[in-house]
Amino acid sequence: MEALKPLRQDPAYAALQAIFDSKGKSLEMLPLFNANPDRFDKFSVTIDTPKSDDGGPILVDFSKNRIDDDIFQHLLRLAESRGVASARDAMFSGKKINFTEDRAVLHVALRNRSNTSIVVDGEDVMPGVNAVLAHMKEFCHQVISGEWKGYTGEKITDVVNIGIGGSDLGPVMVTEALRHYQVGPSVHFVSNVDGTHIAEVTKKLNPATTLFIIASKTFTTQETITNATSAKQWFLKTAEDKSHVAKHFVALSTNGPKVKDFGIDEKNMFAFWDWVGGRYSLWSAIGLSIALHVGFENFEKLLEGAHFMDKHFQTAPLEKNVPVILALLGVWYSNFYGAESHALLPYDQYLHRFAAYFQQGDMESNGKFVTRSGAETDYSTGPIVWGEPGTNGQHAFYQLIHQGTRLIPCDFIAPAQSLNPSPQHQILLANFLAQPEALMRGKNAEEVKEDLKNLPADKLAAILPHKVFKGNRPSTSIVVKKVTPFTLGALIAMYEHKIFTQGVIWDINSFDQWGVELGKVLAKAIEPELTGDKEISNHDCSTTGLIKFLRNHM
Ligand SMILES: O=P(O)(O)OC[C@H]1O[C@](O)(CO)[C@@H](O)[C@@H]1O
Repeated sequence: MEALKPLRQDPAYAALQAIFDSKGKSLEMLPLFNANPDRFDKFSVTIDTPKSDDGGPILVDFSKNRIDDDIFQHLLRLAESRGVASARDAMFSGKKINFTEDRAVLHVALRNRSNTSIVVDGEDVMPGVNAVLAHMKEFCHQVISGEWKGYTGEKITDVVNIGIGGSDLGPVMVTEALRHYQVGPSVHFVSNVDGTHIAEVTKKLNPATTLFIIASKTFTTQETITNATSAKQWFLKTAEDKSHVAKHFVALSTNGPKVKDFGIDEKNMFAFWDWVGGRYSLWSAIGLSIALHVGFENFEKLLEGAHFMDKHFQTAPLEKNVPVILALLGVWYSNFYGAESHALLPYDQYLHRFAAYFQQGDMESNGKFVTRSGAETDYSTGPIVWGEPGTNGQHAFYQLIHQGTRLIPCDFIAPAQSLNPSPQHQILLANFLAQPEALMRGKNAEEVKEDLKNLPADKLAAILPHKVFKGNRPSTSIVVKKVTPFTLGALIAMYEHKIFTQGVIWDINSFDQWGVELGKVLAKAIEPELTGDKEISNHDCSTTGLIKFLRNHM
């Protein structure tokens, strides 16, 4: 990837700063809408998906953002100036852009349905990708058909995925999102190194009909290995004979030797590679729980949807390129308006883990304070990502979005058609439309006065300021026809590439995660100190006080 000027010295950034100072900070959206009835046409993109999928077109309406034509053009210039296109090409061609770990970043190869060769270290990765997919396909067929039998000869009815972070969040989010498409066993997830998690999950299960998937890229993650060991003990308490483990435990990992040490037969291991980042791994063997739940064909459709979005990202001109547009809007709010967070608000119950998934996707990728050259940034990078499905969020935190003191750009996401048609859907969609409109329009004092015209003057004066909505709060609305595996794949890839684009603009490495290491190391040191009465001397007095309290009360 090319060396970049420090962001603030980039002329395209400096030009945006000047525009922000002169008009951006006081730009009001409502007059822009009033002045231009074509604003929706100008600032929206419809992506037509292939007819072979019934997921239909994807509409991204970004007209309710604090931009005009001039600002939009300058934002696009920033993307050009930061070399987004060449960085993107470097990623897709297998360059080792994750330089702190000396790794290529090739989750796009996992869903490369065109099967064009992608070379890393002189080797085409596609034959390996296809071989693992074939292994997954065969295994899914065996389990779903009942050909794969547990140690008592019974069919597998339940799958438990034991993993954490990227080895958990993607499979959880997607199996929830595609629950409607279930054809295989029920899937459960154990991630937390809190014994309660595995205890509550296994409580309802029969060892004879349960398959455990141990999902860990490194196969050294403390939480996962501890939970996997407990799962094996739970299983053997009933199954007794260790040879039965082979029928009930499979591994998803890049670390063959560790998988073997754990006692899982290598033929029951589904491989992936160091060029698959944990938080980008649901497309790899890590997606096995998804494929078992919804069938391998639906898993392939998920990959196809993501590949479709990859092509869009690679070929659409910047001004129509949805991941690039979303990224630029985020930069506009983070770096110029000082927005600290970004809300993801799906109006679809199936997408209830979507924001949780992208908390890791975005925050582990772009929560960085040094540039690629190691200099400290003098600008904000990754936003705090959060959200809950609508309309639950409306009754929880929307008050703050509407009338709080912070600027919170929001993405509203909804399907035109529900997978469970009901009278509720029209109400849900009405809310999906009303919230962005309310955020943008607000309600001024004159309008409030009109509403309250029958109140006595003193009462009106007391209540009026509380009923004013300042409006001008930005949002982007994303509509899919319905949530199919294909459209879900496309939506996920869209956000992945948004995150990538922002990382390029901020000149950070979006693909390492050193920030999670320090806490892990300290936890290893503290764990033995929690028992016994050895003097504790190597911590601050707060940590020492806490350890002592816990020692007395554990
Ligand atoms: O798959 P593994 O190696 O168990 O790692 C789990 C997770 O831990 C992290 O390394 C840190 O949270 C993530 O990036 C990763 O998804």
